[in-house]
Parts: sequence; C-alpha cells; structure tokens
Amino acid sequence: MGDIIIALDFSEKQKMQNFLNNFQVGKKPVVKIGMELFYQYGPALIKEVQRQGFKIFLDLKLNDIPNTVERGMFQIAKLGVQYTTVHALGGTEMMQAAIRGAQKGATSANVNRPLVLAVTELTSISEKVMHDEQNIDISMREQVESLINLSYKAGTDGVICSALDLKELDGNFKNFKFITPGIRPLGFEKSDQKRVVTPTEARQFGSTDIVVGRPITRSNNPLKTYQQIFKEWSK
Ligand SMILES: O=c1ccn([C@@H]2O[C@H](COP(=O)(O)O)[C@@H](O)[C@H]2O)c(=O)[nH]1
Repeated sequence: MGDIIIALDFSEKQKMQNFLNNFQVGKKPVVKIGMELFYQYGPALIKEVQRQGFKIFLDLKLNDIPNTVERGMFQIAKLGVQYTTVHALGGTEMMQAAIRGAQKGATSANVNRPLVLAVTELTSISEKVMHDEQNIDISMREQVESLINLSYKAGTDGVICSALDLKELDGNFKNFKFITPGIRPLGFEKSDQKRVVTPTEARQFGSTDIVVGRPITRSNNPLKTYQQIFKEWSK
C-alpha cells in the first residue's frame, strides 16, 4: 500500500511544528511542503523537517522554459527531498529538462534523485472551467489521459491527478506513480477542490498514493484522523 502524504499548508513555521509534534512517535508520514512555507522559510525549513525524520515532497509545480526549469530543479534536488513537481503542460522538453536538472543536482549533492511528478489538470479545476476558461473541448478524462501519456513518455516518475481521472484509464504504466490529492473523507467539505474522492474510492480507482491536507491539518485530533484515513486507505 502506498503512502498518505500530508500537505503541510500552514501560514507559519510554528503552526507546522505544533502539527508535526503529533507525529514524532512511530512511523513518520511523508509530508508535503508547498509554496506557502517554502517561500517564507526556504531550504532551512526543509533541513529542519528532515532532521526530525520526515521524508519530504517539495511541491513547487515548476512551469517555465526548459533551461529555467532544469536549473531550478538542480537546486531542488540538492535538498535531498523525495518528491517534487512540474506542470505537464510545460511540455515534453520541459519535463525532460526537469529530470536532467534533478539528476545533476542529486549527483552533485550525493543524494538520491527526487521523483519528478507531473501535475496534469489541477483537482480544483472542473470540466466546465477547463472548457470555458482553458478552451479545451475534450472531456476531462481525455485531457488528463493525454497528459498522463505525455508525462510517461517524457520519462517522469508519475503524475498528480484526481483519482476520478484514473477510473477508466487504459495503458500499461511501469514503475509509474499516480498520486492523487482532492481526498475528502465522507462529510468533510470540498472547499476549493472540485474533483474529489474518498480514501476508499482513491484505492479502488487506482491511486498509488494519496495527498491529504485540510482533512488532517484542520482536525482537532490530527493523529487520530490520519490513522482513520490510513485504515480506510489500506483496507
Ligand atoms: O491537482 C492538485 C495538485 C496539488 N494539490 C495539492 O494537494 C494539497 C491538497 O490539500 P487539501 O487541503 O487536502 O485540499 C494542497 O497542498 C494542494 O496544493 C491539489 O490539491 N491538487
């Protein structure tokens, strides 16, 4: 069974630390650090969380010209994180530049290369918004499938998508991760997420790992909620 990756979307380091204090005993979950904390505290925060024994998914969703992404990825990989992200819409050349940069950075710092994951269509985008605002006139399923195939052929290690997009996915993807955010246990509000599933559905539809933020971070008892989601996810 794959990981539950907890999204640490906190406004301040102390709030993040108070939350992490719930997870200091036993097997530590993988934690996802995104723009909000990284733009404030930078690489020092990554080191601090690593020192506590957590594996890190650094989610900065790079999307720029290949040279810029390659150089950015070089720096990210030097941090020794386990996962990182680019946008699949940046195209094949950009995704390949990202992998190259990650490999060079990892080699130069003598650490393992982070898995480079390609974000397909954000789980906050509905099919209607994709049609009306992105002017894409195929279905969400076809669009995500096309981006999954593009990312696989480019050599990325996996994709980020909604588990809903995996329900009817065809193809033979070897050593490829399907990591799905937009996880909402029954009764938890969707907020800005549009393409959501429960942990059970994520497993049934083919997610390899799930990303869960607010259902755990906003819980009065984060460890208990994490354990409940883990139980449901790993049934
Ligand atoms: O398509 C995507 C890509 C990334 N995310 C990230 O996952 C978490 C989800 O948090 P929740 O609080 O469980 O909604 C968040 O950090 C996003 O940046 C995503 O939701 N969808």
